[in-house]
Amino acid sequence: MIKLENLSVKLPGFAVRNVNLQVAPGEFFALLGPTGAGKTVVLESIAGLLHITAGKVRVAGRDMTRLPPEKRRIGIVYQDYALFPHLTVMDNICYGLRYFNQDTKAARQRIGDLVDLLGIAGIVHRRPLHLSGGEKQRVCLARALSVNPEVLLLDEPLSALDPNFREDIRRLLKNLHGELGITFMMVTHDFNEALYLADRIGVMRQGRMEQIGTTEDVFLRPATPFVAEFVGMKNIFEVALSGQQAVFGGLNFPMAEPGGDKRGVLAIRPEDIVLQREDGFEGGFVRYAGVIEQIVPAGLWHEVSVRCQQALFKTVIDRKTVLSQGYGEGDAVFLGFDKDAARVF
Ligand SMILES: Nc1ncnc2c1ncn2[C@@H]1O[C@H](COP(=O)(O)OP(=O)(O)OP(=O)(O)O)[C@@H](O)[C@H]1O
Repeated sequence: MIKLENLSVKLPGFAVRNVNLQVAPGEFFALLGPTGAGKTVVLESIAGLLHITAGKVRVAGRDMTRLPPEKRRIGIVYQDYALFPHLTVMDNICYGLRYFNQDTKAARQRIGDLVDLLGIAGIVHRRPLHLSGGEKQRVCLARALSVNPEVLLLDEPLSALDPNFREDIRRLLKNLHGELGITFMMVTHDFNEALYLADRIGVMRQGRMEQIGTTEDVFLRPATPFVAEFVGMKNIFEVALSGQQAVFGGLNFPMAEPGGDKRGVLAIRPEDIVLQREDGFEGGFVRYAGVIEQIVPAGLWHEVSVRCQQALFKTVIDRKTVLSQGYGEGDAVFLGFDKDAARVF
């Protein structure tokens, strides 16, 4: 449905380079990456709001690269609402109809349905000023969907909302996507949001696409150390590969296949690490002896740092286990993890 072919956009001081991406009809695709990676630039290029320097944007097989925004049938929703304060909610929602040349009876009927679907029938005569963040975002969704778009682009639609509304709108987005069956593409910083909503994910870094895959793929099998760190693999060690061993900080990690003689990176997620008083790990587990260096309580979980030789591992252990085991700083422990949970790049 959305196809980007070598998309390049040059801006003063920043460039998006050679982005290739295909989003299937009806798919929910999330674009992730740190601040300034170029996610919004990609979204605005698809919407026709930025000039594309090279490459192509196709939507539903049609070349949109040089089409003005109003000819693209693409809706866009921003985090900061951008509603007109002097217009009523209904006039805000209908504003796009004129812009897109779609002010027809059928469109007004569709908007009636949307207003019901989004649960905002009670506020259509109000002005945006005193609406809650959640209500404003519902109005923005109605406005973007009023023109019956083929694609809905969402630029961090949840990030300005307080946590209660965020949950609400997150669920609403999931239902809307299921109900409308159109293609959604959403920019977010938040991996959990993407895990909940998206079928597939693209991770951007410095204007380039670093990895595209299913949410599970990116989460469990990050392709680069950057993505590994981004998706929360907080244990990232530089390793020297020697035959089937990855050597780091005085420890050996046995690899499934020889890695050749070079340097690499080993990454493992804190929640994949288990602590025990005794070395009772099953086969297939890699285990190291270590000493607890720090315990930081964090609600139901404690962040426990364990030094094994020169390597410092970050783990998260549930509070109950920490208490029942009586773990304290300075305690000798064994740390283990399933070999398959670690990634070596
Ligand atoms: N219209 C523009 N003109 C010039 N520079 C721009 C324009 N839009 C974005 N940029 C620059 O492009 C870079 C990438 O911005 P972009 O907003 O795409 O990042 P992002 O990945 O969406 O980040 P964030 O998560 O903070 O929103 C930034 O350095 C930004 O200042």
